Amino acid sequence: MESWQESKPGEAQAAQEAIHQGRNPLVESEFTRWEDEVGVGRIVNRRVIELDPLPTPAQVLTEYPLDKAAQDLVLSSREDIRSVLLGRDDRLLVIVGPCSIHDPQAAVDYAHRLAELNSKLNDRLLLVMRAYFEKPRTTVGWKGLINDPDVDGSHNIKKGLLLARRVLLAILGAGLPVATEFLEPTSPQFISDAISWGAIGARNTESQVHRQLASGLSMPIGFKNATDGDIGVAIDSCYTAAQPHTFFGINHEGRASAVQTLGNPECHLVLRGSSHGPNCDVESVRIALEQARKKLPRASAAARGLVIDASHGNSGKDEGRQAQVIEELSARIAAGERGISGVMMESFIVGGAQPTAPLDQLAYGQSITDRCISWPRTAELLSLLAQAVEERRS
Ligand SMILES: O=C[C@H](O)[C@H](O)COP(=O)(O)O
Ligand SMILES: C=C(OP(=O)(O)O)C(=O)O
Repeated sequence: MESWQESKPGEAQAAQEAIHQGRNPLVESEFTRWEDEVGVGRIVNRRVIELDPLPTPAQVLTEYPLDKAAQDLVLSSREDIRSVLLGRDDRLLVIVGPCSIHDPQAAVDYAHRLAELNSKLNDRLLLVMRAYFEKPRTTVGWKGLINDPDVDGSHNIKKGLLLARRVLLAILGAGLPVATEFLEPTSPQFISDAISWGAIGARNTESQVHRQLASGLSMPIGFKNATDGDIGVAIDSCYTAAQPHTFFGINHEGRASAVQTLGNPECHLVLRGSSHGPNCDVESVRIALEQARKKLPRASAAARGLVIDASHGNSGKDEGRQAQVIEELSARIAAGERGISGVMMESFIVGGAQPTAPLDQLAYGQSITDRCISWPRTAELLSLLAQAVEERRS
């Protein structure tokens, strides 16, 4: 067994308990001894409980590698998404799946249902499964499968990384490309080989760190409008991420590295509504594209079209309203509206959501973050979107 595979359960909890009892857990920890050796123990990491080394990206990718078929699927689907965004493929990009993955078995079950439907709809829809392993929170809350795979605050990130890869391999094995949100700046080294479309979320869209990251990612990236509805920051992101950058990152051996990137010309907007209400109406789409065209090359993905997220601020996180948004978008697409390259839906096996709880107390196939559309309703809505594309063609 590799040293990174040994877990030290409970260390962080023991440290938390020590703090509550008025003791300083740093005194006994390994890194404090190192810091004392170099004479800085009194002044650095005074609020860090533990630095527990993770496996390197190379170790994780070696443990769960993509086989040739999976690699081919990632490559061809990235190219297909690019073609849809550039208007060379008249299908509709549909990013659909749970708000977050907490139960690998339910996620793979969902993937098989979606894959079956995909075989009937893939001449009109380019289906990409949402597999979100990292959740950005408004304040605090469960941060996703990678951060806390046991959903109990034990934060076993090593386990989370390996589990996330197993889920990714299974979804690709079912024949579906995968979409995810990139949140932690170093985590893409562990999973991005399996990803065909990436998002930078509303809470990070103005972050230089995430724009730099997007500039080096190998797939199209959607920047969401900010939570207050600002579209300008997301357009700035598309512009910034298209440029080359040099920044702090890690290499495949996990070593801190100066990362130099080429720039990513495949970034585009995702309209997700805001705390002030939806922004998926005809006029909002027109204005967003007009603004993008002022700042970005006319031929770029971001100037040609955008993705509409039917969830979040566009539905007030209500799955019934989310379904209505998809119905409205279908009607507009069928009527020939241009500029909508794709849509995003939050959907799981069971509709709605349940409060976060230990895994053995959760209902199967239901979200523990945002409310999702049920599988049967999702299947109906996907058929409606496919029909809309057919009508748009004719
Ligand atoms: O998509 C998920 C949530 O909307 C996002 O993570 C924010 O969630 P929160 O406001 O419940 O923290
Ligand atoms: C967090 C998400 O979205 P947003 O960034 O739009 O809130 C999400 O899609 O899971």
